Amino acid sequence: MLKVDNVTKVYKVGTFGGRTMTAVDTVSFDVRPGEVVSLIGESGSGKSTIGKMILGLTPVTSGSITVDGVPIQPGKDYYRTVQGVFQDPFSCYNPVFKADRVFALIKESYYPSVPDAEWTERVRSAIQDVRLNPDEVLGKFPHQLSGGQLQRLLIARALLLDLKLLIADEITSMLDASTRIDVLNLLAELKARGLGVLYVTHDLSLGHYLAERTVVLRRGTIVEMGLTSKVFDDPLHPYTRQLLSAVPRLHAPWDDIEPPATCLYHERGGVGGLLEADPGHYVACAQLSDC
Ligand SMILES: Nc1ncnc2c1ncn2[C@@H]1O[C@H](COP(=O)(O)OP(=O)(O)OP(=O)(O)O)[C@@H](O)[C@H]1O
Repeated sequence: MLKVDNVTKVYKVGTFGGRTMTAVDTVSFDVRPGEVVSLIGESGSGKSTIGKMILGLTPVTSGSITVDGVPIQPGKDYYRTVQGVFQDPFSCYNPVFKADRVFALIKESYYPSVPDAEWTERVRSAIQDVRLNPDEVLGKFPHQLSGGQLQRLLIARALLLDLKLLIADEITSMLDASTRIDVLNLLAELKARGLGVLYVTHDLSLGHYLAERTVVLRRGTIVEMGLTSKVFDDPLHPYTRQLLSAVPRLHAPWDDIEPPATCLYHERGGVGGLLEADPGHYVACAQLSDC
């Protein structure tokens, strides 16, 4: 369904955009229907940039992104099937609109011909699907709702569209532990309905809990990807190993990875910079500084 093919993103930075910065470098992966793929990597590795490109919020510099074989075309038809939910739910709402107005806007934009009574029923059902009581949330402004309630309303909003793909970018990082599990379980239900989810996170345990496949990003490039069980149980790249064993190390800087003297994968080649080490388990050259 979603195919990210050799995608690169170069930002213009510096005064008057005189310099460039490659945030994402020839990245390829896909997300299939009914599958959660988690995109993990440290801060600044390019995860959100990938999410934004898929959502059409920032243009791709080179490469292509397609959904069901069609190049993305940001617009009403695209956003009917592809939506994003972000870290800070408060920023996704207009503070002067009550929740019911938010849902009315979806009807105006996407389903103007649906009768009002039917729409009301659909909205109430979507809100109940995310385990909220419509009578308790619909008449409220965003500041009268909790972060967890707002996050669930965003998911309910997505459920009202004919959604195929959800980009969930750090959606649980502002939630407490029990609400976090609720939201994760909601995502699991979405996937059971056939939705594809790209779950962007730097919380490895959450990615492990939810995702069939994991993509590990480092400085804009994929260093390892494959079945979550393979990546977590048999990490091949030193960076993945470092991520998985990350515990607070006050004395050692994060970038202190010892490249191995010889690279197991480099000499053996590989497609797109990644070698298929096991079926469906890809790894980049481990000689980090040289490749
Ligand atoms: N609009 C922009 N203009 C210039 N540089 C940007 C822009 N957006 C992001 N960057 C840079 O691109 C790199 C990747 O940023 P991105 O937000 O995609 O990383 P991330 O992995 O999502 O990080 P985090 O986990 O902290 O959200 C960073 O170095 C960031 O400073």
